[in-house]
Amino acid sequence: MRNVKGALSIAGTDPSGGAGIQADLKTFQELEVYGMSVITSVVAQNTLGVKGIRHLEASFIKEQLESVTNDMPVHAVKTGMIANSEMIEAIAEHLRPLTLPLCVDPVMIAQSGDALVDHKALQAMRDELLPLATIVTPNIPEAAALTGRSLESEEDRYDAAKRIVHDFGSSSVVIKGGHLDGEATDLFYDGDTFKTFTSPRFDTLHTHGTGCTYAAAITAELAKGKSLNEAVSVAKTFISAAIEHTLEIGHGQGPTNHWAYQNTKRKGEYV
Ligand SMILES: Nc1ncnc2c1ncn2[C@@H]1O[C@H](COP(=O)(O)OP(=O)(O)O)[C@@H](O)[C@H]1O
Ligand SMILES: Cc1ncc(COP(=O)(O)OP(=O)(O)O)c(N)n1
Repeated sequence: MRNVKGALSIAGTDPSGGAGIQADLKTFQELEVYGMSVITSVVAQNTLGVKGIRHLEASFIKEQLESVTNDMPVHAVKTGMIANSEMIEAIAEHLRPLTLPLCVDPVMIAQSGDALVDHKALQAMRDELLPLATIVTPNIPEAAALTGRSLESEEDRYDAAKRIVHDFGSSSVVIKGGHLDGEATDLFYDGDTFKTFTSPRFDTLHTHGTGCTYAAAITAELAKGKSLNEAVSVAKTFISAAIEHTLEIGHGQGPTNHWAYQNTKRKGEYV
């Protein structure tokens, strides 16, 4: 068997291609990692919002997980949209003995404002999934929901990061700064030291799936055996290029450009 690095995304679908499983697989491929996927919910959505959701049964999610992990080379896992506590418990039960690098993207609300998970899922996320996480990647509203505290100031963000690691058990956290003003600065904490990752803020409406893409890039790099610091650094560069070189498609908040990173890397500039 060739030395192939594989990453598994456990998430919902986005037929418009910009978020969810579809964004994850594109990102894995662009970072030269073999992508695999387990679907939690089938979502009818596009750049204008969510029209409908059909959840798969937790038992069938477990069957999908067994199909992949019993056969394929999985070196890192990402969780995205997981809509309810039954799903979270089934996924955590399967992942716990595997002890694989795990990136938890605590998806709760779509950019359109549509809720993607139920309120019981939040407690299950804290109790079952965060203790297994190598890294968790909340945006500002998600970090506030997880900690039950508002994140108004920089100090609040530092406190929230410490709480997520020391109280909820995640090995590390990056609180993403897309919802802030000014530069796009993300706050990383590994239980010992803080580090910020900053890029210019690009003036664009098209940020559908930024969080999904960013977390998938972290997962791909972890699958390759990179350190947390290296993985977050690559993911930041990846998502910044994907936003800067937006495709301007869709009639609402369009997707990011998943090939911008490699295009820029290959040619020194985006052409
Ligand atoms: N307009 C923007 N310009 C540059 N980077 C951005 C912009 N919006 C978000 N980002 C970056 O994209 C990544 C995803 O963050 P964010 O959008 O906050 O997550 P989510 O999509 O989960 O809400 C982070 O690295 C963030 O700093
Ligand atoms: C299936 C699915 N998962 C996640 C999302 C969230 O994507 P988006 O709405 O663009 O928000 P961020 O990824 O930017 O947090 C989704 N819409 N669908």
